[in-house]
Amino acid sequence: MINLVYYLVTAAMGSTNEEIIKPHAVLLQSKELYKYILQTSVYPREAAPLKELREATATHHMSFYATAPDAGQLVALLLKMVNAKQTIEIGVYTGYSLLLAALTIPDDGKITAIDINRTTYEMGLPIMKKAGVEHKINFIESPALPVLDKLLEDKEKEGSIDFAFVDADKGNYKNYHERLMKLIKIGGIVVYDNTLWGGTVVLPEDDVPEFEREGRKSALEFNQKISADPRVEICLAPLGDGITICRRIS
Ligand SMILES: C[S@@+](CC[C@H](N)C(=O)[O-])C[C@H]1O[C@@H](n2cnc3c(N)ncnc32)[C@H](O)[C@@H]1O
Ligand SMILES: O=c1cc(-c2ccc(O)cc2)oc2c(O)c(O)ccc12
Repeated sequence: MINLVYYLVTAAMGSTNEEIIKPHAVLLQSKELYKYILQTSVYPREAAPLKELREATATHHMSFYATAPDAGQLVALLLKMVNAKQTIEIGVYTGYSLLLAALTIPDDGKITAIDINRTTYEMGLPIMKKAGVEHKINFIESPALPVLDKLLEDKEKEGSIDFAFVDADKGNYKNYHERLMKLIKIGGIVVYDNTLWGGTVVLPEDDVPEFEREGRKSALEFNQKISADPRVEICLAPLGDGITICRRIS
């Protein structure tokens, strides 16, 4: 609801896309500081197709879903640092993080992209086609868990994935993590989005609006689980809505 209110207010104010600061993307001291980061180091380096997709998504009623561009920039850096070729994307929406990965991995790289909603993926698809990266994308319209389980039926898939980005139903992050710990190779990276859930993880439950409580509970449980998991090295980076970077070490 807060996101719907934010959408209606910014739409009514006639804000341009670059002025919009999403509630879930403001964990910093001030909106000005966030704006400064976007304007000095993120937007000037954002690839043209990504900017086009971000702007095309801005008028959609769920535009707050799109991965924050500053978090996206770090994800692209990580993809490059591990030379990611085989990747998984859980939660596509219109495809900001998907296109980012598709633009970053090499031409013979592959992304298994999973979402229950093909319609929103198809909003971004013409931009992905125009960018010449569609051949790297295998979009699967399905809940993600059975797709991961199916991949794991093939023993050869174990340890075959270099990188995964998870940005779907928050209550399933723990289940995705268990599957991904088998699919990702040792040294590979998994990034989870929204792990600070708009900063609500540090608020007493009573101070959190009802509609934000489930997401907050999922984030709290997931953050504890991942912190205690010896199979990964982790970093919870306060970018966007909080992204947890995990490197599989065993
Ligand atoms: C926050 S959006 C993803 C945003 C995307 N990463 C981007 O950069 O635009 C979450 C997506 O997860 C999808 N989703 C929700 N539950 C899912 C599930 N069980 N399996 C796969 N996708 C799911 C929704 O349809 C939605 O498109
Ligand atoms: O406000 C949201 C909600 C979600 C969300 C909720 C339930 C699902 O099954 C999937 C996604 O995701 C969000 C998100 O990823 C984000 O960056 C901001 C807000 C929300």
